[in-house]
Amino acid sequence: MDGDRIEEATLANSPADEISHLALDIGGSLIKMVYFSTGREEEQQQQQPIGKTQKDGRLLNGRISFLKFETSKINECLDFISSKQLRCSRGVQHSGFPASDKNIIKATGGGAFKFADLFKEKLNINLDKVEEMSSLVSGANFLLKAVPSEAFTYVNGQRNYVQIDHNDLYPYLLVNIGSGVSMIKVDGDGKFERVSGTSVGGGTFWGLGKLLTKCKSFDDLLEMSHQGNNRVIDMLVGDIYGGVDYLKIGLSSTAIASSFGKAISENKELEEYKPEDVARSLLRMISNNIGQIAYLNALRFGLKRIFFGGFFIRGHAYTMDTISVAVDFWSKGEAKAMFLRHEGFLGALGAFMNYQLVKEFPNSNPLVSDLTDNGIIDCCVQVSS
Ligand SMILES: Nc1ncnc2c1ncn2[C@@H]1O[C@H](COP(=O)(O)OP(=O)(O)O)[C@@H](O)[C@H]1O
Ligand SMILES: CC(C)(COP(=O)(O)O)[C@@H](O)C(=O)NCCC(=O)O
Repeated sequence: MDGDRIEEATLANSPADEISHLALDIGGSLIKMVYFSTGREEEQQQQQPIGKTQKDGRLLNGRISFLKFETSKINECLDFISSKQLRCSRGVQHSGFPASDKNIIKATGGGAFKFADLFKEKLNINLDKVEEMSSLVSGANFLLKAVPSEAFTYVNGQRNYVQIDHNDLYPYLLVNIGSGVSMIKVDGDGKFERVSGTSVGGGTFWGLGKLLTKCKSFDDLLEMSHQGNNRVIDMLVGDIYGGVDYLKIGLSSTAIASSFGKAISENKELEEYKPEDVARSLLRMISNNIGQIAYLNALRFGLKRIFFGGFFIRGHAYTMDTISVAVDFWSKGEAKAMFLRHEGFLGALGAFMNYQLVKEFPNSNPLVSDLTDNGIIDCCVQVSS
């Protein structure tokens, strides 16, 4: 985590950067940050759109940076913002953004409430709260419409990018797997309803996994799960049915009949299992469960497309595979699980969109890689003259 932060901080501290607008999604586990920075004035003048007057403002080139911190280490986030303050206030004049934006940050997630006083006390910054579900939806809608190849399916270890027809995007189910899980039926821009949720989410995987395997980081837990074999601990249909399928109810002998079920019949202690196998069973149990609940909600509202976001996924092959298989299995191939390249930043991006700055991404494919960690994309924003 520290490594992520430092690497990005170095990039973001480039002297050419002038941060003007910053938005936060302060969740139960992670703080996601999105900020817009411009180059220096002379650099800007060399770039095409700057100074190009539009009817309602002018276009400004810049980049959007994505960064995350652990919520339990919020001081790192405060220090980062504090280190940007001077630059930020110079940038405000420089870029032509209204000076009144200087001490206000758009923020969403529970931490926008929980830490509002801390931001005021330590940084003299007011958090302008943006509702969490609405941020997730505007972040997802924006990405699905503005970023080519944002969404993809994951089948048999293969990513297939989905071209989204803007006129045929709605309705869809957005499943955000953060600490807990929210399921939102999205019918349009600003038109949505949170239809379900479950407390068995990313926090459960990380929390239980940490207790059971003693691993030190989330990435270690994921890596362990990658190495493990869930059949060691999960009770399979074949374990119960003497190695044969139970085809009458559509279950193959290799299907999981009972997650962690073998731990009872084998009467072993935790120490006798490999942590890798425990991590694998846990990941499979939680991903399966979320996939199934998501499918049931899609069925409830007749939705064919389910987009999964949230930092739990982390672009992890086995997680995406399990969720895809669960959706495919329960829907008998009717519904499709889709994933997003900016999976973890939906809320932060949605809060950022609330500034109503972003006009366009100038490149046809501005994303060179996934944003499961930190990163930067070029963009062009419109500011009032
Ligand atoms: N570096 C990390 N540290 C902690 N959790 C992580 C990390 N990377 C991914 N995760 C997973 O992401 C979940 C948090 O997802 P996120 O979308 O940020 O939700 P929240 O808004 O609740 O913080 C964690 O519960 C964990 O499962
Ligand atoms: C309360 C929350 C919206 C907070 O969002 P998060 O920080 O987990 O991303 C989320 O944890 C949630 O939807 N939990 C599930 C609660 C339930 O429906 O049972």
